[in-house]
Amino acid sequence: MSVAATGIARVLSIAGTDPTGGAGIQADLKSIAATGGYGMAVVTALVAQNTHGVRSVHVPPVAFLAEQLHAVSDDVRIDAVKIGMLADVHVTRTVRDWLTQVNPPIVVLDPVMVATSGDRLLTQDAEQALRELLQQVHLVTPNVPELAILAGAPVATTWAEVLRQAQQVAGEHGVLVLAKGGHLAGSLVPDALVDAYTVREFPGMRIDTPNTHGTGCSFSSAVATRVAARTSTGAPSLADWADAIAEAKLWLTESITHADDLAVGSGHGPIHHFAGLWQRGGVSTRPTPARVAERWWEEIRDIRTATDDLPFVRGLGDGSLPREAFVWYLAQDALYLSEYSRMLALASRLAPSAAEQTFWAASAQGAIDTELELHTSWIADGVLAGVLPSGTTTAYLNHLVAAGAGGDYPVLIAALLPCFWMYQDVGTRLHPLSHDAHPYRSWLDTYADEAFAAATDRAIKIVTTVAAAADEPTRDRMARAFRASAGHEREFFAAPLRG
Ligand SMILES: Nc1ncnc2c1ncn2[C@@H]1O[C@H](COP(=O)(O)OP(=O)(O)O)[C@@H](O)[C@H]1O
Ligand SMILES: Cc1ncc(COP(=O)(O)OP(=O)(O)O)c(N)n1
Repeated sequence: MSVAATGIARVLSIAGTDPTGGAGIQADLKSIAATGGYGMAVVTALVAQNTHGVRSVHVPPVAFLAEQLHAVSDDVRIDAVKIGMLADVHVTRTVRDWLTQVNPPIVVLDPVMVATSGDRLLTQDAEQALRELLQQVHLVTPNVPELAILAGAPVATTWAEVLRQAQQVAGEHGVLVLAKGGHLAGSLVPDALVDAYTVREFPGMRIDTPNTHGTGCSFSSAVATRVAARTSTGAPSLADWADAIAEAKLWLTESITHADDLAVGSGHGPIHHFAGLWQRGGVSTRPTPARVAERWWEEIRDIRTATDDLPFVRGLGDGSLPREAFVWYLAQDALYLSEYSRMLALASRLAPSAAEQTFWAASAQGAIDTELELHTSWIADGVLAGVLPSGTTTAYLNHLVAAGAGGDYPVLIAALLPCFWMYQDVGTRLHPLSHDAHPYRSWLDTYADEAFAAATDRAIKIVTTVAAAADEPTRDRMARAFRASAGHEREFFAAPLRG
């Protein structure tokens, strides 16, 4: 499957390790993930290092390196390769042979030679092998000292000199060069995409921090990921490379800006690869609709238990409820339902899809038709005309009207849900107590009705699906509106016998 199909580039890092996670393959995987790719990793060398420097290097047999490389390429379509530490000439040649066989569409080489700490990560006799590897590479990303070695020139001290050396390397090896100015003195940290004829600059201001360990690894991985993401077929154009570098540099700058937020090590710490992502996306996982339903229902357990224990509910079940109390309740319910149906109609108006719009509209009609029919059969003509809403009824309706006032669909439907759910729940449990001679049989039959159960299921599904997809603050507001309505439901059942 192509990148175009998934939007996610499969990027392989071939590099050494950093057990503190700031540089090398660990930094590569974080950078690939942070910039939207799927990261894979083949280890060239195991490096005992921390934020102060390198202690020792262990290079596993190259036959095993080749096995790792082929294990990946035999199975996975690789959209881009990022190469970092190559350690020695044997590793460099093994990687070159694999590149020749597999011919990945995008190859970015960070020619890691000497860490900023001054420790060598490539033996000197491998420098020529690295130059030869450039034939298989599309973009090479040297820092100032590495560029000098590739160019066979003294280390540049000015940006103009850096650009000259980069153009020389690009011309000699037919490769694009991303020249980096991080090692130059001064407040500016320019980078440039250079080919034999052109230079595109990416200006930058130096961020005042000691925590820049692994910037080169991270930058090259991000560029490889972004260029693969924008190149679904064929080779990337120069413009694709330039756009990818601009995107990667924006991300890198943000990650360096927040490097000091981390407290990793006492030397030169890592950059904060996920600073922007965490800030904008948060770290919480979205719940499923079923989980939302489970949690909300559990969160009103106290209200449900208190409702079941109300004398009104017990009296409804065993038929001992005085008739006047029941009629008073029905009159209040009739007043409530006429306004509740308007709020259901408002939910229908605000609904984002035809399916939800239809559901709420049908529920609005159902609230008037079915419910009022039931009330008419219990309440004598004209009785309702003189009844005013009680304080409890008014409080519940005010809550619903407030929930819908701002046109906030998620909050409104969360507030509407307990009237379905709690009624259905109470009705289902009272229904078995119904019998032919039960004084409140028709009421009990209505709320244990299958059609009402189906409507309740659908309402739960709609509301919890909206909640699951919402951001955290919205989900919290929905949960609060739901619980508040549940509390009003309990009060509504309590009011007739409160006296
Ligand atoms: N202090 C800093 N502030 C802003 N950008 C930086 C800083 N240090 C490095 N960079 C950027 O990080 C990238 C890699 O930096 P550089 O130090 O040149 O390479 P390397 O990490 O390979 O030695 C470059 O884009 C450079 O501009
Ligand atoms: C295993 C490994 N690879 C590369 C480096 C050097 O990383 P780089 O991004 O060039 O960062 P600094 O040298 O600036 O830390 C490394 N240390 N380890």
